[in-house]
Amino acid sequence: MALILKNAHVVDPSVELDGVMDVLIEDGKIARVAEGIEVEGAEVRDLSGKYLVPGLVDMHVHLREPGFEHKEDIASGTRSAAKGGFTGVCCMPNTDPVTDNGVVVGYIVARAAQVGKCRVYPAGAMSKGLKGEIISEMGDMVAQGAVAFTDDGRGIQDAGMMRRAMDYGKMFGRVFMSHCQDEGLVGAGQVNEGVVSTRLGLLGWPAQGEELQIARDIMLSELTGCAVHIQHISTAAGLDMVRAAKDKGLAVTCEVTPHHLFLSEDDIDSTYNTSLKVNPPLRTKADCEALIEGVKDGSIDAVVTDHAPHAAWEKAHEFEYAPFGMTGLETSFALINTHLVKTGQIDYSQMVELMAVAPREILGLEPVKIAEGSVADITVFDPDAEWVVDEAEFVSKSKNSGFIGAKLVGRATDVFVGGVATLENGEIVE
Ligand SMILES: NC(=O)N[C@@H](CC(=O)O)C(=O)O
Ligand SMILES: [Zn+2]
Ligand SMILES: [Zn+2]
Repeated sequence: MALILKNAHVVDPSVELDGVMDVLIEDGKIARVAEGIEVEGAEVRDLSGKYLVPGLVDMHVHLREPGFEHKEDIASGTRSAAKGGFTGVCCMPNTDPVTDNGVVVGYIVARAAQVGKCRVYPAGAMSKGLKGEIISEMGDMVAQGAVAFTDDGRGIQDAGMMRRAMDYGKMFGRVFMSHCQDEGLVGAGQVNEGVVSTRLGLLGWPAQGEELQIARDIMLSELTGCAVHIQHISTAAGLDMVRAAKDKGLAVTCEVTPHHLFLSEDDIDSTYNTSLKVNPPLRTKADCEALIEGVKDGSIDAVVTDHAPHAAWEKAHEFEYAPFGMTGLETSFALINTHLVKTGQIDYSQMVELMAVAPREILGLEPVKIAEGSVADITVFDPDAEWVVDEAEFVSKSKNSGFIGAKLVGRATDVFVGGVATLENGEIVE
């Protein structure tokens, strides 16, 4: 059936759209974008005052299935994504069993098709068991639908092994996403190494522990010709290395999380809130400012959440023993809207680049455009909705957000995946 989305402010930089317009959806695709569309018998939804953009994609999410369903599963994680305004997520392979072969990738794809509230693009491990020793079954995983390779949660420690994985894997034309952490240097580091680690008496996780591998992987991208994407970048100097790589014309991209943009080590105080324990750690205010500059000038390609759910009982430990990670799917858009768009630092075109266009490009997915013929993956949001982050409202199974209590502006109201509504007036469509 035909559906007309009326009077929304449509923003899509990939087709230079920025104005109030109607969008006609037929058979899961966008059939027309114009003013004043009328079609006999079509369902009409008035979206006056809302924005309509290409469906947001979060290219760094932990859905935890198979293996850690007490933290999250494909059903709950994709519902959390829909609630946050996403039409697709790329899920990380640190599952149990590890997503390092075609059978596990095939399981995730099949399960997502059954219970998913958004598209799920699995990332396969680079190494078997995330051990950094033996190359995973990359071709097998690509055949089953893997869109990228990463050992996220860890990084391959040996440069020669990383080089071989890239040399082998590049024939599949998929991006290598790198979690940059030199384990020798980082050791049991808990928080950014500096004043705060000293004051709180916690082991330091130095910036250089990340930057060493950013430098290494940029060099390996140059050596092998393999595309590299730096995950959850957190330091000013690391970002400068990515800038230099881009200036050189290398196939290097990077992503940042809202928590590395808007929270710093200073937020970890004597309450030792374990939700603020993340990998890489929250850095200095100066790093946050440098990362925001990177978002503004385009040297950071994508905003991701690194949605890393953990059960309350797992986080309810001494800081040292709590696992790393915070959730993010349900606050990401609103945080970017509140802190970057509403403050005039970026506009909605840039936001769409960061949260919809670039993630698809980096993962080699079919582009989504608000234009005739495109698949109708669409996010609609109210740019002015005011709300307070309340853990009781989270759809995710886990509540380990670092933003509980934050006053935010902007919320997804409607989401369509292939023309089918997954979120309507802010409620998940069952
Ligand atoms: N980011 C985190 O703090 N944790 C992630 C792992 C990861 O993204 O490296 C997790 O799987 O919990
Ligand atoms: Zn990681
Ligand atoms: Zn991660």
